[in-house]
Amino acid sequence: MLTCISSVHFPSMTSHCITFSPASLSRVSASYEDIHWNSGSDSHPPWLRFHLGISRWQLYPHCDPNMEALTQQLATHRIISAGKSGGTQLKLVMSFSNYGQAMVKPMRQEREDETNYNLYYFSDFERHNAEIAAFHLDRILGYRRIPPVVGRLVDVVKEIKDVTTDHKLARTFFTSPVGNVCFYGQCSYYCSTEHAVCGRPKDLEASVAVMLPDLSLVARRTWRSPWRRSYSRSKLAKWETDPNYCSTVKKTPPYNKGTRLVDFIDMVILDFLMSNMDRHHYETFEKFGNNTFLLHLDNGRAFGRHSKDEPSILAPLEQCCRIRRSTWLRLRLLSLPQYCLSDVMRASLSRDPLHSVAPLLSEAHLAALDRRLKIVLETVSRCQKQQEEKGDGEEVIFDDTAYLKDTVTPAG
Ligand SMILES: Nc1ncnc2c1ncn2[C@@H]1O[C@H](COP(=O)(O)OP(=O)(O)OP(=O)(O)O)[C@@H](O)[C@H]1O
Ligand SMILES: [Mn+2]
Repeated sequence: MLTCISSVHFPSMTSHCITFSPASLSRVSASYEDIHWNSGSDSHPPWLRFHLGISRWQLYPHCDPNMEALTQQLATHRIISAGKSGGTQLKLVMSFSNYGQAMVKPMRQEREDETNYNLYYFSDFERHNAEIAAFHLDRILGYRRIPPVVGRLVDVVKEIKDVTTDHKLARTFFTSPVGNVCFYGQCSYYCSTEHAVCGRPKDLEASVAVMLPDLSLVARRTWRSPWRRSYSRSKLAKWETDPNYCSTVKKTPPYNKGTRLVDFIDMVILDFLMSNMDRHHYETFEKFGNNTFLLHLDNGRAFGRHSKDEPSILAPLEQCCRIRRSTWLRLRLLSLPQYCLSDVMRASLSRDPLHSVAPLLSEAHLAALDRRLKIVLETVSRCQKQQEEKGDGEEVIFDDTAYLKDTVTPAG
């Protein structure tokens, strides 16, 4: 029986933490007045402070003093241009007058629509609310590996059509029979008149994600997921048929050293909770080498179904039987009635600007989070029992204390 107290009040999610400037910086500022060339500098726009605050361990610190300003910018700042971006489905890159940029995904389906059962995971639509909810969930899990995302009502005429420099995009605008302004853009999936996205009559809900530093400045490495699905209607992937698949992965670099395997399992847990089957790749920042966190980009296909769980997403946890201690402790905390995951998510999501239009996740999706969290914890218990019986000395709970120490920063 799941017991959540839905009236629990949580401390402000964006409450600022007391931060300390290192002594060396104070000495520098004695000769250069008040200029601090770090992520905390008030002279920098929020997006630049976000870029400067990215570390080897996380995208932004716990209790980030910049988060309020950053999300405020994404939600309200004037959009001065909009253009096509990469990827297979419709999305736009928008620019702000302070040189900041954002990745924008438009609303494609109603919040309560469940993904059609006859659609394969690789043909599913991307959902703007999934991108927003994924950011909140990733933060609540204590990962901080998804770039901040907010919801926004975009005026498709003033903020896209009138400012776009992309003529091909501009040519796809039209007015629907009921007078709504629509467009379909250019991409390989669902970019046609039949799949146009439409304003009401001009307002369109969208997710707005802060852009990571440009690839020419901060290169990223893309890694193929060892548990990638086949992306075929008929073929199975190796991990789906080989119960010993993980023993090979455990011996294969970079999964054979450091925290890479448990970092991957962290991502798997996030994906199982939000039912995202579309994690074919993940990325890391190249300059940090192999010893760094994994970016959880592209969450648009999460939260498609609340009535059914997808156990195959948990296969890596099931097959490898390993989880980092800090994640396991966090999950146990979030399963307690006082810190119930669905309650924390509801409270967190209610701070998003689009919450006033409609809750970002329906109650059915929130309830699914609690149900799935229980399944993750049960899987870990089963693993522990199996290991005890085997007695081969392999630990299910990975002691990450040594690595955690590295993540403690003055601002975090
Ligand atoms: N916030 C961001 N800042 C910078 N780049 C991003 C951001 N989010 C995503 N990207 C990049 O843009 C690419 C395309 O985005 P995304 O994966 O969401 O689109 P997609 O249409 O689902 O693509 P695909 O079909 O390849 O999965 C990503 O692979 C990633 O490298
Ligand atoms: Mn994708």
